[in-house]
Amino acid sequence: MAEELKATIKAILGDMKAPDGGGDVVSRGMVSDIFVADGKAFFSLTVPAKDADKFEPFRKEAERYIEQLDGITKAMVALTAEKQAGEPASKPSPIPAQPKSLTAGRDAAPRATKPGIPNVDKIVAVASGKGGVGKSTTAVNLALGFRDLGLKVGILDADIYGPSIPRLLDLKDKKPQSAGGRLLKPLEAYGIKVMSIGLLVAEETAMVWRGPMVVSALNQMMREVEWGHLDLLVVDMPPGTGDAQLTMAQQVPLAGAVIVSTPQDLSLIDARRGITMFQKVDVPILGIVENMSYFIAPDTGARYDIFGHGGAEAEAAKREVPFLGAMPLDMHIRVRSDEGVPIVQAEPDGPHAEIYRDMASRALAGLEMGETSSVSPSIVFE
Ligand SMILES: Nc1ncnc2c1ncn2[C@@H]1O[C@H](COP(=O)(O)OP(=O)(O)OP(=O)(O)O)[C@@H](O)[C@H]1O
Repeated sequence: MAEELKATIKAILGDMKAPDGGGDVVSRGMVSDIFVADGKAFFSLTVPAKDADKFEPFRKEAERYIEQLDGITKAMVALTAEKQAGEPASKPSPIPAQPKSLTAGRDAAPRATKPGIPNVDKIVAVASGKGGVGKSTTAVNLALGFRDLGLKVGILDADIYGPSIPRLLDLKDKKPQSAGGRLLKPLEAYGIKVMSIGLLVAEETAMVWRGPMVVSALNQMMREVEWGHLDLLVVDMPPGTGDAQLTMAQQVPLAGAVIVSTPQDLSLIDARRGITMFQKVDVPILGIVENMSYFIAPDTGARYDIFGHGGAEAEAAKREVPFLGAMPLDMHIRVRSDEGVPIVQAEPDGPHAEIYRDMASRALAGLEMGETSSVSPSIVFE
């Protein structure tokens, strides 16, 4: 059934007139693998960056046609723009009317070829070179830290290999509702808007996705969710530096990335790969977080550097990227996470919440929003 549908979709695309006047998109190899599951069809169209606008109506039309097929309830087609080899890096376009704090500096160039999300000022990835280092725990607590700094925050769980944000925010059994048309209402927890790939697609299904499919789904999730105005959208990335992660780093309009590592050598080697991956695609590294950095014995208060504390800080210095801070290994953090109330929410006056807020404000400084955030941060449009 899925194979037949894929063939039909290809035939439909092959018959559609390409808006740039070239041959059809199928024979030009612009269509990624088509993935059909649960009545949903996903794929991406890789188009030259300069023609992305021209292809937008084509994308929508393709979705409309595909959604009319028996056996398909929803089509998700994403445009991905690929820079040609030798093509100059996108020039920061003259955009004098743009808000200064949101477009100035490093991220202006890479974002120019990637359409942003309406109403979402900045997208920040939280990533790790390997799994299990506490990336999701860091992502939710940082998001709450940003909230405490006065920002309007959303979190998007893009960890296809193990979406854990719904569990961490006690939203496991909730389903996002339709907001009319194609739009979905995000869920909400502790004052932040939440969407997770795990709320939409069965985990086993997403596991087998390749990079372009993840990006298709992700782009769709970012754009077809009624986020409202957000200062920051935190994206919890899948761990690792493989195909899916690279494609995401390349194609999601990221303003910056936070890398989470433990102090162990092995984790640091992977963190290094993560830094290189983002740097290669011109996404600024906002900093490294050293998680499970040390352990304070609850009975004696003695400190133990179980994994050899300090590795991430040294690595940050070596790579000339900011160090955002060290989070101890602490039972409270895990217990609160398991309860669905992250530590920043559960113990706002405790030492961990303070460290997370401190990390959030350092990351914010890296985003060049610092000057508007010192008292009661709000994004100022000039
Ligand atoms: N600083 C910490 N102290 C104690 N436990 C922690 C800390 N950080 C994370 N944990 C615990 O470690 C486990 C893994 O954390 P988490 O799910 O955030 O990692 P991850 O890197 O996102 O993993 P995955 O790669 O599986 O998505 C969880 O049980 C979490 O509660």
